[in-house]
Amino acid sequence: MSTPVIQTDAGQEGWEAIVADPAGAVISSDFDGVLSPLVEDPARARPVDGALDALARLARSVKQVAIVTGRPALVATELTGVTGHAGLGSLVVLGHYGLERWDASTGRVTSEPVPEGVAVARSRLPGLLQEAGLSEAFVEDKESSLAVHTRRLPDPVGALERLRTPLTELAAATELRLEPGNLVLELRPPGIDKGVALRGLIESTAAQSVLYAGDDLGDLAAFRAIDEHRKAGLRAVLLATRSSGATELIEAADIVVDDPTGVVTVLTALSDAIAAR
Ligand SMILES: O=P(O)(O)OC[C@H]1O[C@H](O[C@H]2O[C@H](CO)[C@@H](O)[C@H](O)[C@H]2O)[C@H](O)[C@@H](O)[C@@H]1O
Repeated sequence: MSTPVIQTDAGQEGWEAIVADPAGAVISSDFDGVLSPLVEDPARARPVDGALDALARLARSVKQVAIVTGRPALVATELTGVTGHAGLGSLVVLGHYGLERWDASTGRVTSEPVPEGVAVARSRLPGLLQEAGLSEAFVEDKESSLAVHTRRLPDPVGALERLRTPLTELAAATELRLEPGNLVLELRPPGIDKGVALRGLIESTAAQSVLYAGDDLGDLAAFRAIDEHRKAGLRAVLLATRSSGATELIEAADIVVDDPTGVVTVLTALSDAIAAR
């Protein structure tokens, strides 16, 4: 399989560094929109064919493979089906934007405490949605955070805009942070994001190189954290899918693919290149 189109010199250097020294590399990916296509019902998201096998093949030679997601870690492990998947015995899932960590080697989750503001926001949310005339919006209660989805409403974009101000106010009142995503606005604890998660992963593994794949606004923090580490010598590949149409992320990427199937193609090309070195 041929090398994908790498649009930047930094990305090319990152690719070559991973291939030359896979034992120093971390391969990390978001779930929704990257390993799984976006679907109407979040409970029905599943990885595309070949995604887990592509990660498992890389896991044979790299330092660490990780999934970094806004989903709770155990929800992500269930939806991805990674538990017991051949070759993924050392996988790490950083859930809730890094608030939680699941290790395949132990099957255990470690977690930070949930701030009280989440319970307050949970109790106020139904009234807020009713006042906005959007009681039908789907609230995904993730225990440590609350995601308000508009994908299944008649005017998803208009509904999202109507909710932005009241949810921003609710976030401020409950000392939470409002995270925008693809037809979703999420109230989540402050002090965590995928940038913090990536920094922790890079530092704890002493990674020399990293590939990170994302699709949505929440992945920008990961891209920025990796960019900062690049200044200190880290080699990296930033891979984006067009699933969420997040222009800023797509423009910052070294490799852009249309969808999760494209991600599988890139990951497979990377392990082919490692095997051929
Ligand atoms: O950063 P992520 O791990 O990608 O989390 C972002 C949100 O992902 C999920 O929502 C997105 O995927 C859903 C299933 O395909 C889709 O219905 C929704 O419109 C997308 O925004 C997840 O359900 C949310 O909790 C995350 O905030």
